[in-house]
Amino acid sequence: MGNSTAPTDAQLMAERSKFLKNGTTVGVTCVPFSGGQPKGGVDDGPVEMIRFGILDQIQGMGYAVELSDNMEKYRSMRPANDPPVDNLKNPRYVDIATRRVAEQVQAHCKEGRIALTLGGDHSIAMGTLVGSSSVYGDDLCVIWIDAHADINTPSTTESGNLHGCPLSFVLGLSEPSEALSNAGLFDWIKPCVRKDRLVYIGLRDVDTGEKEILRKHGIKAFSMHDVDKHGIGKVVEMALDHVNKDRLLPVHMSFDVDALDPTVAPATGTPVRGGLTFREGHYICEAIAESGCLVALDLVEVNPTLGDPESLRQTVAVGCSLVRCSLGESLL
Ligand SMILES: NC(=[NH2+])NCCC[C@H](N)C(=O)O
Ligand SMILES: [Mn+2]
Ligand SMILES: [Mn+2]
Repeated sequence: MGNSTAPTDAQLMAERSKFLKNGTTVGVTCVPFSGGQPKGGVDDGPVEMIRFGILDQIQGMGYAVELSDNMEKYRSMRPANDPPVDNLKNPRYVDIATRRVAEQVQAHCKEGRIALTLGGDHSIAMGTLVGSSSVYGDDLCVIWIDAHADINTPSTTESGNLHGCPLSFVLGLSEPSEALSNAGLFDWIKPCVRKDRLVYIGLRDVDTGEKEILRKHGIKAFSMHDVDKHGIGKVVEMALDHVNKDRLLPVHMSFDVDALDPTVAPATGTPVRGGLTFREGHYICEAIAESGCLVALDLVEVNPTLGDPESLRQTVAVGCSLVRCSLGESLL
C-alpha cells in the first residue's frame, strides 16, 4: 500500500485521454482505389461518403478536419501494363497506391491527428498500417473488424486479390518471392505490426490457408461464433484485454464494412451472411472511442455501385455512422 508502483486511476485517466487530446484534429485520407480486387465501384466509396456529409459531420462534432489533397491522383496511378506476379493481381498498382497511402497516413499521425482513411478496398491497409506504425512503432495495436482474415500470403492466396493479403505483408509472414523482389514490389513494407498486438472481430469466412496461419502464429480472433456465445460487450473487452490490457497503447482500427451483416451493409464486394448487427458494429466503435486510444481508423469496402439506390444509401449511411461513433458521437 502507499508505495505501490501501479498507476493510480487519475494517472490512468490522464494517460488514456492522451491520444484523444492530441487527436482533436482528424486527418482524412480518401483513397478511391479498387485495384486490390476485381469489382469496380469500390473506388467511389470515399466520394459517396463525402457527399453524404461525413466531413461536415466530423466538424460538427467539434473536431478540426485536415483533408489530404489529390484524392483523384489514385485513379491515375494505374500502370498501363500490370500483369500478375506470383498470381497476385494488379501488383504494381497496389504497390504504388498503398505506398502513397502510407505517406499520407504517416503525415497525419506525425502531427498527432487521428488518421481516418476512407477506402477503397482493404488492400489499402498495407499503407495505413505502415503509416501509423512508422509513428507509433511497436506499441501499435490493430483491431481488425471483418468477415475475412485478409492474411493470405502471396503463396496462399487462391484469388490473387491483394485485398485478401494486407496483414501478411505488415506482419512479415512470408519472405518476398524472387519474382516479387525482382520486380521491386512491396519491398518498402517491413514487418511493422506485432502478432500479439493484432486481434480480429467478426470473422466467418476464413480460407483454409489463413486458418493455418492464424493457428501457427497464435493470432487472436473472435469469430461470429464467439460474438453469439459471449455477446459483443464481452468480446470487445476480451479483444482489448488481449492487445491493450491497461488501455494505454495506441489503437488502429481497420473496419471492413462487410463485417456487418449484408442486411445492414449490402453494398460491398464480398458479402457474407451471418454478420454483425447494426448495434454490434456500433458497439465496437463506441467501446474503442470510450477507450480513448484510437489513433487511426480505416473504413473500407463500401461499393456504391453494387445493388439498388437504397442499398447504396444504407451502406454509405452506416459507414459514416461507424466513423462518427468511433470518434465518440454516441458517448454521453
Ligand atoms: N477485404 C476483403 N473483403 N477481403 C476478402 C478476401 C476474400 C478471400 N479470403 C481472398 O483472399 O480472396
Ligand atoms: Mn471483408
Ligand atoms: Mn477486409
